[in-house]
Amino acid sequence: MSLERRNVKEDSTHIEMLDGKAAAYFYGRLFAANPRLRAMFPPAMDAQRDRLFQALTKIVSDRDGAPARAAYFGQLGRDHRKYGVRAEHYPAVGEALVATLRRFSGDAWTPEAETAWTAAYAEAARLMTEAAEAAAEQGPPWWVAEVLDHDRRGPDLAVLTLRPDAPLPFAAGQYVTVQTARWPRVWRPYSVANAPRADGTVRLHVRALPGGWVSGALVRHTGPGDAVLLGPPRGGMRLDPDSDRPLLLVAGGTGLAPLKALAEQATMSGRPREVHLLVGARTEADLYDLPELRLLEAACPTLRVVPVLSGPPRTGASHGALPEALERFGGPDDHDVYISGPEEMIRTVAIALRRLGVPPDRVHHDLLDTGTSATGTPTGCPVHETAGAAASSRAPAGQAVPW
Ligand SMILES: NC(=O)C1=CN([C@@H]2O[C@H](COP(=O)(O)OP(=O)(O)OC[C@H]3O[C@@H](n4cnc5c(N)ncnc54)[C@H](O)[C@@H]3O)[C@@H](O)[C@H]2O)C=CC1
Repeated sequence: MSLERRNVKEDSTHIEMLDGKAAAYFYGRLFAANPRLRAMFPPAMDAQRDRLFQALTKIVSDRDGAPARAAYFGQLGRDHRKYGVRAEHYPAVGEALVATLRRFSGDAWTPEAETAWTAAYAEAARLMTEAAEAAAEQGPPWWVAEVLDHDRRGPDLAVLTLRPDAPLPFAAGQYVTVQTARWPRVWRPYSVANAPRADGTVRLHVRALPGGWVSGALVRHTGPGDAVLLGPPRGGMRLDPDSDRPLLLVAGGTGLAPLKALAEQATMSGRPREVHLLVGARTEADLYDLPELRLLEAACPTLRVVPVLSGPPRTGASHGALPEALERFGGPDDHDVYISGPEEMIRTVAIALRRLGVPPDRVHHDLLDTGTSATGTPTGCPVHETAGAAASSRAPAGQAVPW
């Protein structure tokens, strides 16, 4: 480890112990010196502190070396395009950052530390700027999409069909971020619930969360003819094109969205794969997409859809928790497995799969984007592009709001 990086790492230990005062100071100073930057941020700044410190941690992280930092800050730079961030904004942020560290590091702040932090920030800013410039040559920072259909499937759940104003290239299993007119500058990730279609439309499964700004707006205050913004597709929870193993897809709630896209792709391709889709829900009423899944099943001889109810039993549905249903499924060890749903469910299902002898490299889920493995241990992988999807309530590392 270089002297410079050791210096920033020692300081970061100090930073982690600070409360929200440092973040408040950072943003106060940034906006006081550069009032126009305030317009890039959402009205409420509550979530900013965690994201700022997450990014700071990545600046000092040496565990995975330069390639991991390049991947993280490259993705961050690409994501920041949709906020209107440009190269000339970076020095202002760097100045506010160093001023904050100087103010809050006490005696630990030395001229060497300042040099080290300045160099580390410059590296991060360069990686972000270069990645943003490269991405600008490939596509727009966002797409405007018209809502074609808004299908309310429950008091807090809607399936939206959107038509982007220009082709939106994505792979089954990926997610997009969404902004609504009601909440300017607030982006939330949702998985695309279909494989790419000839008409270019995308579907989203949205559950309105208590206090959820974007999810509430999409479920309750959006209708046909409205427009939303979509950020560039992201995430690596895709099918392995070289694998012809059968697929086991384990979905909980609206975590169904990316797995339905994978099921469509796997069964509709020229070389259809055998697919078992376990759909976990509490009650029959929560099986919000079952009629469509049955239609898909009828059209695809290699697809089998198995509802698994954790609440009251129902005819034609398996009963119990998803890990128990896996035990009954029998022999998933020769499958490629994809899991999507609440974080705790992903963890318990991943543990059950390990018990059943499924090799970990055949198990794909979306927790790696948040830097946590399914068994709760840190993965050390800041932006893991081989297993990424999105959740209505969780934003993958460092990509929801600027800085
Ligand atoms: N909307 C989207 O595009 C996507 C959403 N997600 C995530 O999927 C989740 C869906 O939430 P809800 O629809 O409210 O689902 P939910 O909380 O109602 O759970 C649905 C089902 O998942 C299973 N489950 C839940 N917790 C479990 C646990 N601890 N152990 C075992 N099984 C469990 C049960 O079968 C339950 O009936 C959210 O966390 C969301 O962030 C993930 C990917 C995409």
